Parts: sequence; C-alpha cells; structure tokens
Amino acid sequence: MISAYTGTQVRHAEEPLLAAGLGDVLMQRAAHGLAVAVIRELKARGLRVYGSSVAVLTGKGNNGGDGLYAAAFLAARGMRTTAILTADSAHPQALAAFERAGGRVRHLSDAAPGGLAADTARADVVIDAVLGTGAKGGLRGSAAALIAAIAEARTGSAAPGFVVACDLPSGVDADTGEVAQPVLAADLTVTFGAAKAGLLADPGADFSGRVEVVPIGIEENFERPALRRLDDGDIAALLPRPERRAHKYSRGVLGVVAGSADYPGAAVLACRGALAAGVGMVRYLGPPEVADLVRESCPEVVCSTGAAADNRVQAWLVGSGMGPGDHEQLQRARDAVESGLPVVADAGALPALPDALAPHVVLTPHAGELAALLQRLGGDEDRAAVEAGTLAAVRRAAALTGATVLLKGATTLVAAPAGGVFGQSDGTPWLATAGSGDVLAGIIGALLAQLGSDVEHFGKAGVEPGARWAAVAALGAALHGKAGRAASDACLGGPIAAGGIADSLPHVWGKVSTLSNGGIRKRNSHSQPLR
Ligand SMILES: NC(=O)C1=CN([C@@H]2O[C@H](COP(=O)(O)OP(=O)(O)OC[C@H]3O[C@@H](n4cnc5c(N)ncnc54)[C@H](O)[C@@H]3O)[C@@H](O)[C@H]2O)[C@@H](O)CC1
Ligand SMILES: Nc1ncnc2c1ncn2[C@@H]1O[C@H](COP(=O)(O)OP(=O)(O)O)[C@@H](O)[C@H]1O
Ligand SMILES: [K+]
Repeated sequence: MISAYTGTQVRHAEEPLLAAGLGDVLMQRAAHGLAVAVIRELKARGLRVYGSSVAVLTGKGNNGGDGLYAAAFLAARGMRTTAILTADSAHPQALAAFERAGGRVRHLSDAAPGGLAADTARADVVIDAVLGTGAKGGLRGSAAALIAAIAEARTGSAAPGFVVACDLPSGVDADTGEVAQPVLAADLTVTFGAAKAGLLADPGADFSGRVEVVPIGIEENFERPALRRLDDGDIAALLPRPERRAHKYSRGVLGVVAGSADYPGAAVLACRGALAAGVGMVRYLGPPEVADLVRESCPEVVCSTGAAADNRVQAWLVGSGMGPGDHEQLQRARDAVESGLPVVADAGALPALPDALAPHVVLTPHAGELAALLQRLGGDEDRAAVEAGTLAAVRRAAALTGATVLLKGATTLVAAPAGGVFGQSDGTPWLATAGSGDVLAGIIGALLAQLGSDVEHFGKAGVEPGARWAAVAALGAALHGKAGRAASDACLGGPIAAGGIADSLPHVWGKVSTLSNGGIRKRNSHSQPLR
C-alpha cells in the first residue's frame, strides 16, 4: 500500500526530530536522497554525471535548503551547478555549502529574466526547489514569471534535459493537489518522508511525473494517511478466489439494471465487465429489446423480469446507459438501493437516488456527474471546479451523501464517507472511450457480489472496516486501469475500445494474482500438488 499524507501531517511527524535538534540531519538526508535520484535518472537516460549541468531554482525556505544541499552533492560529483535564488534570501548553511562546493550563484533580482530562463531551460537537469510544504498559495511576481518562461522554453523546443521537483512541484498544493499556475511540470518528483497526497490526486499528478519517496527517519511518526493507493501486492491480496467447493451462487450473483432503448450497449458492456471479473452469475433486468441484445452478446447472462425484490442476488449494478425517462428501470434502481445489499450506482441512477445513502452504495460519477450531484446537495461547483480540486470534491460528496463515492478520471479517487480516500492511477488515456465506465461499473459490481459479505478479507489486507467498500471500488478501478493498459499494450500502445478492457481483464487478473504470497502455485485454489 502506498500511503500519502498532507503537508501538515508531515510537519507533525518531523516535530519530535526537530525538537531533538535533528533539523539539519533531516535536511541532509532529504538532499542526499534528491542528489542520488538525480544521478540515477541521468544514468538511466544515458547521460554522464561528470560535466553535465544542473540548475537549481531556490526559494527562501527549507525547500530551497534541500535543493542547495543537493546541488552541493552534485557539484562534488563533478556536475556544473548553478543556483538561481528567486527570493531575497536563501537557507544560509545550505547556500554556504553550495558555494564551498564550487557552485555558481545567480540572483533573479539581478538578471534579465528572459536570458535566465533560456539558460536554465538548457540545463541537463533543472531542480525546482522554490516552494515546498510551507507554501502559501502559488508562485508570485518575478519567480512566477521565471518559472512560466522556463516552462514555455521547455515546451517550445525539444528540451534535452529533465525537471526534478524537490518534495513537490512549486505551485502544487501538498494537501489537495490543487494547482496555482504557473507550475513547472516535473519528470520526477523526489518527495521526503512520505508521498504528499497532492502528488497523487489530479490536477497535481499532472505535474508530478514519477514520484519517488526518500525516507528521512520520520516514517514511524505517521498516523492515518490522507490518501492510499493499492499496489500490486494489495490487489493480489484482495482479489477474490473461489473455494474448492464453490458453486455459482456461493461465488456471488450480480443483478444488473442497466441499458435502455437509447443505450442498449451499456447493458452489454456492464455485463461483459462483470463476467470478466469473476462473478458466479449475472442476472440482467431491463427492457425486452435490451435483454435480447444482452443474450445475444453474452449468452452467459440470465435475463430476468419483474421487480428487483423478486430476484435473488448478492449485489446490484444500477444506472449505466439509463436516462431520466426510464421510469421502470429507475424504480428498480431505487429498490435495489432500498434492499440493503451492496450497490454500484452509475450514470443515470445518480440523479434518481435519495440524497442520504450508506457506505455500501458506491456511486461512480465522472467530474460532470459529480458536479451535478454536489449542486443538487446545495453546492455551487461546476465541472471545472471539480476537476480543479478532485480530492476535496470527492470527499465532500461522500460526506454529504453517506455513500462511497468514486470519481472517475486519469486518477480515480474513491472516498469513504468515514474519511479514508484511495487514489488509483493504473490506466492509460486510451481508457477515455465511450462505454469504458460501463465496464468499470460491471467490474465493481462483480467484486461487490463476491466480496461484499467478507469483512475479514479486508482486515487481512490492512483495510479497516469503515473503508472496505472504498477498497472494493479502488480494486475495481485498479483492475479496470490495468486491463485497459494491457489491452493497449497488446496493440503496441494503440487505441482500445471498451469491450477490449473486459477481454483483457482475466489475463491481468491471473498475472497479478501470482504476486500473492505463495506465488504461482497459489494462483488458483484448485492447482494443488497431488498428495
Ligand atoms: N522541516 C524539516 O525539518 C524538513 C523540511 N524539509 C523541506 O522543507 C520544506 C518545507 O520548508 P518550509 O517550511 O521552510 O517551507 P518552504 O520551503 O515551502 O517555503 C516557505 C518559505 O517560502 C515563503 N513562501 C510561502 N509561500 C510563498 C509563496 N507563495 N511565494 C513566495 N514565497 C512563499 C514563506 O514565507 C517561507 O519563508 C519541505 O517541502 C521540504 O522540502 C526537508 O528538508 C526535510 C526536513
Ligand atoms: N485520461 C484518462 N486516463 C486514464 N483513464 C481515464 C482517463 N479518462 C477517463 N479514464 C477512465 O475511463 C473511464 C471513463 O468512464 P466514463 O466517463 O463513465 O465513460 P462512459 O460513460 O463513456 O462509459 C473511467 O474509468 C475513467 O477513470
Ligand atoms: K519544490
């Protein structure tokens, strides 16, 4: 599990060490980790360390101190180092160490910004150490103009070098991932003590590049993370596995209330997602012409009639491909929510459900649908506001509705009403294709049907009871993202259609499940050695 924290949590974790007079030790550890990461990245790109150039942009706080100490290490390794001091002061000891190591200092206040930006953009490595967790808002004044000019110079030409953010890209809010432009997009963010939540949520993640965490000795002092990400080991541990004596009903039946005359394909794609995600059986309820298409496309699906209450299932999927005029389907969706069973509620069901829900109801809006939901509950966020502050918006929706809320996007966030948030970023932009969300709803529905009643399962994987519905939804988002990526990889990085996500899921599932302790022999409960 990757755990991320707010800047305030990181500062609290540092406090005991600062009180013990270890502030400079922490900074040296951070700076050394940053320098090592820069050297590793240079080598990975086939560049020599000795003689390569590095420009470090510094502010007046400790973030600038980290950057200057790191540049001093790099100067000692033979790099040509320049520090551009963007503020009227700099961390005094770090600046002295940098100068002792032979680094060159330039002051933003003394230079023509255009020339300085052009020189900086040409460096093999640019380190952004202007603002860290102590930032109040974004870059201002001449520092903002310099960063904007460097960003522009780097986009205009095929910039040869790479950008490394020290702790976080300046202008990205460590707690929320909100972005105050201008921000210099990093290829690599080297962050200290723990990942910051804002690096793993959009839009901050757009600017963070790859994120590496440098341990600095504060790791024991953290409490509850602000955001968690399931890694492959967690996914392997959480995947349901059929018992040896399993039958289709014990493995879980998913009821699907989806599709309409206008969008019949959504029902098919939701069923295909569910079938690929290990469910024992899918029961479809919907208009006869949609049911015909479902039968034709997925003969495995059992099509039923009647009300939701007449059909025995372990979980429901409602809403994909439904509109406000689909009264009978919407009534089934409301009944499914009333049943008390786990429900994934997508698309057309979102505006039709009661305002007050429960954690076992997983809502799956995209940004536009989340804005509409928040507006209905008294907020004034539009789609752009949700996209500018995804973490805050998804938390607010979960708190207001009492449901688990999954916000779809490049990073998919899942908020539990009790407070925990998961953030998955396993996919590819090729997933932004019509019907992709229907497949996701099918996958989550299948997981709810299989795992919904198994509370202990989550405890074993380190997920507390209050966050287990969010963990199921995050597991679904992770599988969906990985399946989309695998489908695209199979076409050498080419485009995918939504059905391809479902098609590649079983293979992705099998591959990731081999990572569980015990390895490949534990992959299936029936592949036991003969006794
Ligand atoms: N506290 C510690 O012991 C450690 C801190 N570390 C580093 O220290 C950073 C936090 O340091 P600080 O608390 O000094 O904060 P920052 O270095 O983020 O910057 C704060 C300074 O910048 C000014 N400032 C704030 N917002 C500004 C804005 N929008 N425009 C211009 N100036 C602004 C403030 O007045 C303050 O002087 C972390 O991100 C990390 O890089 C690491 O060295 C590890 C140890
Ligand atoms: N840029 C992106 N990168 C990765 N995944 C994305 C991106 N954009 C969208 N997705 C994913 O694709 C799916 C789109 O779902 P949705 O918006 O409901 O589409 P539809 O309604 O057409 O099915 C979601 O799972 C979302 O997380
Ligand atoms: K920074």
